[in-house]
Amino acid sequence: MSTSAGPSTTSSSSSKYPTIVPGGGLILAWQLKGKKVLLVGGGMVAAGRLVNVKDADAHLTVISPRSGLSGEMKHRIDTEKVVDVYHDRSFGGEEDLYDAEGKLYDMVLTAIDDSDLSRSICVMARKLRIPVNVADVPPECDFYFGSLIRRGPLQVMVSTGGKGPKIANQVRTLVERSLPENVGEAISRVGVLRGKLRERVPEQKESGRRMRWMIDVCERWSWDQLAEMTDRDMELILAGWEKGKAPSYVEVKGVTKAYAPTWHSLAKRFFATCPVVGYISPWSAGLLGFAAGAAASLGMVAARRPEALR
Ligand SMILES: C[C@@]1(CC(=O)O)c2cc3[nH]c(cc4nc(cc5[nH]c(cc(n2)[C@H]1CCC(=O)O)[C@@](C)(CC(=O)O)[C@@H]5CCC(=O)O)C(CC(=O)O)=C4CCC(=O)O)c(CCC(=O)O)c3CC(=O)O
Ligand SMILES: NC(=O)C1=CN([C@@H]2O[C@H](COP(=O)(O)OP(=O)(O)OC[C@H]3O[C@@H](n4cnc5c(N)ncnc54)[C@H](O)[C@@H]3O)[C@@H](O)[C@H]2O)C=CC1
Repeated sequence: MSTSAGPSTTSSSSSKYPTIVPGGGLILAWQLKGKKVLLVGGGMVAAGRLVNVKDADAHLTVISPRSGLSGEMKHRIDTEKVVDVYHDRSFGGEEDLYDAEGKLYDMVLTAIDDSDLSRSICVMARKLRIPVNVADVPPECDFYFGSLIRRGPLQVMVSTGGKGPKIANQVRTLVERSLPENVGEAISRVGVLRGKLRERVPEQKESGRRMRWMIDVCERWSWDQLAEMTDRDMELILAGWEKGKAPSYVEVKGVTKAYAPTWHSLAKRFFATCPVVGYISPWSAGLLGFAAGAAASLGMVAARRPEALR
């Protein structure tokens, strides 16, 4: 029986479900903590890879002759000491895909200016079933890097599946400009609240209720408000759990405090720019306009004053 989805099979039931669009990559947040990554190369591209994997808490081994290290790589190795194992030499062959304990690396990255060697490292890694990325060579990549935004626990990755890396960079910049400054802090505070909720209500059978309650909190509190949520506020919010209620910001803080301007809200009003086109904030524009108008009026008054009074 054929299951192909042609136009004639588009029924009301199929429109209920997301359309499958083949040809993309699987975008994941790969947990590298406690995993071992091998990076071959020490130029500028290698330095970018280093940041990506160390941001993910990986255990990192670098193989690259010192003579070829970029300034950033030297800094990471010698000053910051974030490279766990550094070999000052060229790649030596398949044995380099095993760590000092004889275990295979969990991931291999190459960023070298030698395409034949890159190709052979890719072949070795694939034979040993280690996921590999050869910078800039799509057929030798089991996964691609993307253009990234990092705000505390928030990570956004833009991928174009290798079609337009510069466009990935441009889309990332656009998204970055539209993100409020405090979104990372809001997420961090929500993370603390979720932890406290799990301590208070650890039972698996409460999972559904826990999730609905957290959804309510996130919908009732703005990101600004979540970013300012103190530990004491959290206790007051959690006190609503037994009543099946997620108290709002006003209920927790009291009306006066809720409407008093916060440092965040004032800074946003005066210094923020329109994220899309980059105009200055309407508040600052208004103030500037008012100041310009006042200055002009003063000038006119001064101009009209009789000579004797000047
Ligand atoms: C497939 C992939 C494999 C991989 O490397 O993982 C790959 C492949 C190739 N890149 C090439 C070129 C450029 N790459 C960049 C920039 C980035 N490239 C990145 C990723 C990827 N690049 C993966 C796909 C990502 C995707 O599309 O979603 C980013 C996102 C992440 C990162 O590398 O960290 C980073 C931006 C980071 C940021 O800004 O945030 C620029 C722009 C610039 O340098 O300013 C140019 C010049 C402009 C241009 O060529 O378009 C070439 C041609 C080489 C040639 O012509 O010789 C190839 C090979 C080919 O296309 O065949
Ligand atoms: N995906 C991306 O965003 C980009 C990727 N690339 C590609 O990435 C690769 C590296 O680029 P860069 O860092 O600019 O190169 P680079 O020329 O600055 O650095 C090459 C590095 O590889 C090391 N190396 C060379 N042979 C080695 C060996 N046998 N064993 C160990 N280390 C060795 C050198 O010591 C040096 O540190 C190039 O192939 C380039 O085409 C370049 C630009 C952007």
